[in-house]
Amino acid sequence: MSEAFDYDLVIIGAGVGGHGAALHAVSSGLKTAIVEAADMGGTCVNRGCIPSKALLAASGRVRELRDAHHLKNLGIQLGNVGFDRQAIADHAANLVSKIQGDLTNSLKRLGVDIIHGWARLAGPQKVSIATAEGEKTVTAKDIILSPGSVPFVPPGIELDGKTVFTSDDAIKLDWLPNWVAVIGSGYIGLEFADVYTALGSEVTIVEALDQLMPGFDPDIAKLAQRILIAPRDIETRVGLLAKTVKPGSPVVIELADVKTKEIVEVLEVDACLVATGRIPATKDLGLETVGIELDRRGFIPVNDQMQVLIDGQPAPHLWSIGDATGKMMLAHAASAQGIVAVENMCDRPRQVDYRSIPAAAFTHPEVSFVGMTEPAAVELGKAEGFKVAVSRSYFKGNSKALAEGETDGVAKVIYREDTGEVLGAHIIGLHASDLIQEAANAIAQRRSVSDLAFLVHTHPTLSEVLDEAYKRAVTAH
Ligand SMILES: Cc1cc2nc3c(=O)[nH]c(=O)nc-3n(C[C@H](O)[C@H](O)[C@H](O)COP(=O)(O)OP(=O)(O)OC[C@H]3O[C@@H](n4cnc5c(N)ncnc54)[C@H](O)[C@@H]3O)c2cc1C
Ligand SMILES: NC(=O)c1ccc[n+]([C@@H]2O[C@H](COP(=O)([O-])OP(=O)(O)OC[C@H]3O[C@@H](n4cnc5c(N)ncnc54)[C@H](O)[C@@H]3O)[C@@H](O)[C@H]2O)c1
Repeated sequence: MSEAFDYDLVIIGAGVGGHGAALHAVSSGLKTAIVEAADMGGTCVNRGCIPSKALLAASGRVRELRDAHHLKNLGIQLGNVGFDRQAIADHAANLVSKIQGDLTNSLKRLGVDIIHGWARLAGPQKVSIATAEGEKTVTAKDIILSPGSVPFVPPGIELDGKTVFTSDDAIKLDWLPNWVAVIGSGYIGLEFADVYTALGSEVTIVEALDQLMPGFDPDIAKLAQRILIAPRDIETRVGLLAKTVKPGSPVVIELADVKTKEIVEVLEVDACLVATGRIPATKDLGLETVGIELDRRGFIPVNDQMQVLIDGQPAPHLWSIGDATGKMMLAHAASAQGIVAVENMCDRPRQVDYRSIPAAAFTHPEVSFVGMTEPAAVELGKAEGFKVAVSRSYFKGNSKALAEGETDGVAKVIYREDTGEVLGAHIIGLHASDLIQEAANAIAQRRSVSDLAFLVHTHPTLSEVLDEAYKRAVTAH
């Protein structure tokens, strides 16, 4: 370590991004401190991935065990299936404290100094921290800003945390409204609509854009509507903006036409989950002390090496990772960015390959993807002069899916027609979140369908759905 500094590395924010960076820094021999103002583990562990997946696991079982038709086809009969809302909520809360404890201990065990308090940059290579014991200043050769994000609540929407709330409160599952409006059909909207309908609530999804799940490949979004929305107690309002939401009993929601801005409908519901995206937590970080200007949407500008950009140029020894950079608001992306930042500060050049980072919505069944959507690939093909081809294979032709009686779903592989290079893969169906990893690894290595079609997959497994898509791509040409 350089004698001139207190630490080799100080990380601001102990979310999944900061944690991933800290572990990698220690394994690279760096003396490291991490500063956390609130809960160790940040959004993912306390209010995000972990509790939401616990709720989805429990509610998913309820859905499955109440599906008498499906069970009958497997030869199973069950009586009444009940559940205890509070016990499901406790399952999520207990998991949060276990994983928060494990994460904190992993840092302590490795000798990372954990400092509790609010950190601000205090000039180059200097951080001041407001702790319970007073202001503390530390110096570091390198600094990573990993402050994460918070829910975005559009103007006109009033929260009370009880009847109108964001995911921060929804994960507590304090009560089960009979009728809940979900504003936004992104990941959070979809996952909570899955939880609520499984536990017996009626849901109305309001989406401002002109299709549901606008972030997903259009084919997959269309199929998701057939599988995840149409057969359930879900109504949809698409192309309508939730202009005002007033808490109370009932919650009153004014829906406006996106184009004319006229109020076209008023909903009166028991509760409203606001799932309209997240914004970076970049206020009061002392960014001005080193001259960082946030981008138009408030994110910290970075390059693919995760260096902070000041006037378009990389600032020495200053890095940023995670949701605050606005690249991909996913836990594993934050952690991957942290590892890349540490590699670069140790003079081992590396950059983040966003095209190979997969994503999944943990609905029942799951939706996952990696790389480009078909429209994005076609756009790139036009710019770079290649044709795009698509291959699909269906869960209904897969022996394992048939054995499970879970045959809804498709895998879609998007590739370059000339070289066969896989550009994107999209899956909806049983265990899609696990299945996508194979395609992610293939994209990371820029592999071609003609090569992937020769890999041997275990029979009978769901992994054969992707295998079949690769084989169909090869026989199509
Ligand atoms: C409901 C929900 C479900 C999700 N599910 C998934 C999922 O299944 N899979 C997935 O990949 N992603 C999921 N995400 C997204 C994931 O949670 C985020 O991408 C991830 O948490 C980002 O990590 P981060 O380290 O950038 O920031 P965060 O986790 O937000 O952590 C930042 C930390 O920095 C601290 N901090 C901020 N400013 C300061 C300061 N000045 N001084 C000290 N500390 C500070 C904050 O208190 C916070 O603890 C979900 C998100 C939500 C809301
Ligand atoms: N499984 C996962 O990986 C997972 C799960 C949950 C959250 N997350 C992360 O958290 C982030 C936030 O999730 P999210 O679902 O809130 O955001 P999102 O950006 O995925 O979706 C928000 C949706 O709300 C719509 N919207 C915005 N304002 C509206 C209004 N006034 N009326 C109607 N519709 C409106 C938008 O058009 C958009 O479709 C995501 O970026 C995601 O990366 C990931």
